[in-house]
This record gives sequence, C-alpha cells and structure tokens, in this order.
Amino acid sequence: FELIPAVFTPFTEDGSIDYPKIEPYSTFLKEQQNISTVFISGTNGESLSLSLEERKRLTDEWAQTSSNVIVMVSSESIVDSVELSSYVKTVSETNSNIISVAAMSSSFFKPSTAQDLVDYLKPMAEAAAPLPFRYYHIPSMTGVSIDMIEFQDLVEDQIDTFVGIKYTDTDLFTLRKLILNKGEGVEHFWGKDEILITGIATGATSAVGSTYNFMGRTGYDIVNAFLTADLPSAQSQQDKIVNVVSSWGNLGGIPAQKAIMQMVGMDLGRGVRTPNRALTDEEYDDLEEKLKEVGFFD
Ligand SMILES: CC(=O)N[C@H](C=O)[C@@H](O)[C@H](O)[C@H](O)CO
Ligand SMILES: CC(=O)C(=O)O
Repeated sequence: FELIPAVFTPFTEDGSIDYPKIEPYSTFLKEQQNISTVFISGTNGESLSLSLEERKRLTDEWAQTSSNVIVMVSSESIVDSVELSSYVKTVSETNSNIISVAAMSSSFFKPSTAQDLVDYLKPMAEAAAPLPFRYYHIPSMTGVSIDMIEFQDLVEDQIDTFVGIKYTDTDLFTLRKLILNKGEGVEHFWGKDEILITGIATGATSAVGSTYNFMGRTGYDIVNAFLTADLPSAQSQQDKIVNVVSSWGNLGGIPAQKAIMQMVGMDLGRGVRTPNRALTDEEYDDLEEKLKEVGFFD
C-alpha cells in the first residue's frame, strides 16, 4: 500500500512559480517523508490556477528530480488538456520517471452522463497513450457526481490505457462495488487522508493526498498498524491526521498546508494563487499554536 503526496506548487514573492524549490522539496519527500511517488499538478498543486506553460515546466522539473511522477493533465479547455497530455507523453519517451497521467472532470461546463464523461476524457487518454490513464474523481471540487459504477464499466471498454480511479469521496459502498466490479489491472487510489483507514479497509491499493507531504511517516504508521491488525494503534495514528486537518478549520487547505510545510522545515513560501489567500502572520501563529496543542511537533 503506497502513499503518494499531491504536491503543492511553490511560488515566489512576485507570484511566479519558484522552480528551484522543487529539487529540495523532492529530496525532503524522499528523505523525511518516506515517499517514492508524487502526484503533481492536482488540486493541491493549484493546477487550475496555473498556465499550460507552467504545468509543462512543472512536469519537466518533477521528472528530473523524482523517480515516479503522476501528472494531472486536465484543465477547463480540452485544447490545453490534450496539449499537456501529449507533452507529458513526449517527456516520458526520454524520461522514465513519468509513470502515468490522471484527469478530472471539467467543472464549469459539466458532463451529464457517464458516457459524456468518458467522451470528455478520451482525447486526453489517447494523447498520453501508452502512458496509463487514471480518472480523478473529486465531486466536492468539480460538482460532478456521475455514477462511478456505470462510468467504470464504460471506461474500461473504451479507454485502453485506463488503470483506475483516484477516489476522493466518502461513499465506501460505491468504492467497494467499484472494486468488486473492476477489470484486470484496475486499481483504486484513496483520497481522504483523515479517514485513510477506511480506504485501506475497503480495498484501495494506494492513497494520494495532501497531508502525506508532511505526515508521510504517520501515514505509513497507519497502514502498517492496520495491516498487522493493530487497530488501536492504527486509530491513534489516524487521529494525528484528523487533528491536523481539523486544526486549519476554514483557513483553506492549501494555504494552511503550505504554512505547515514551512513549520516542518520545507519552506515553499506561503504564497498561493488568488482566489486562494495566503495566511496572515497572525493566522500562521494561531495555526502553529493549535498544532502544538495536538502534539503535531512532538
Ligand atoms: C479535497 C482535497 O483536496 N482532497 C485531497 C485529495 O484528494 C485530500 O488529500 C485532502 O486535502 C485531505 O484529505 C485533507 O482534507
Ligand atoms: C489530494 C490530491 O489528490 C490533489 O491535490 O490533487
């Protein structure tokens, strides 16, 4: 069971991407967080607030510094999404660190049926082929909650490179049915860090999430305790993530977690792209105080 951080995008004071931070960030994940695969350009990477050129350059930078890279390729324009997909495929031809791509649904204009969603994803998967393709289901952000069971049936038939769903939802009954109905080679990645245990129990094979950027070891403590049938320990390790996620309240997950990265010694800057907003000094100090209270730094 692998834990995969969805990496943040570091910005400089002037709001441009701080590319030189990626190498130390990648080293930090490997050495301090026990990580070997990264998911780039996703929700926490603020992908939909980045330009196509920036996402291409991020692909280059991560592929140069990390050994297993999954690139999220979708944006609101299918033209840009396909261009990024084919760019990632081209990079992968000379750099084997790129292992797969993933795509979300569009979220302004939305597909209304499972078949519409497959049709929407197909050009990206084709442009990235033979790279494996994964659907990134995150209805809380996209507002698209198409029936995943029907979708999986259709996509398995129609996209040859389909390898699974990154499932950021709490409906475990559906997840279990997806796992029972899946074809060969298809896997489900779990996306709710604060209830990682339930994802493992239900049959996900990996988890992708934001908190593994700074709680990778805690994540593996949960996995190992659960897999060795030590439920009390799995639960108490899980509570560490519960407490940390609770501590940021409504500050916004991305700015709060960038602040946490700074607190744990991996300074990515506090900047985020508008309409996200960076924490003020006061908010930063309050958050640090709350994290101290729940023993995050112990
Ligand atoms: C909505 C969202 O961003 N979900 C992430 C993964 O998909 C999670 O990793 C969360 O950031 C994490 O579970 C904290 O709530
Ligand atoms: C958590 C996650 O998967 C993302 O930020 O895209």
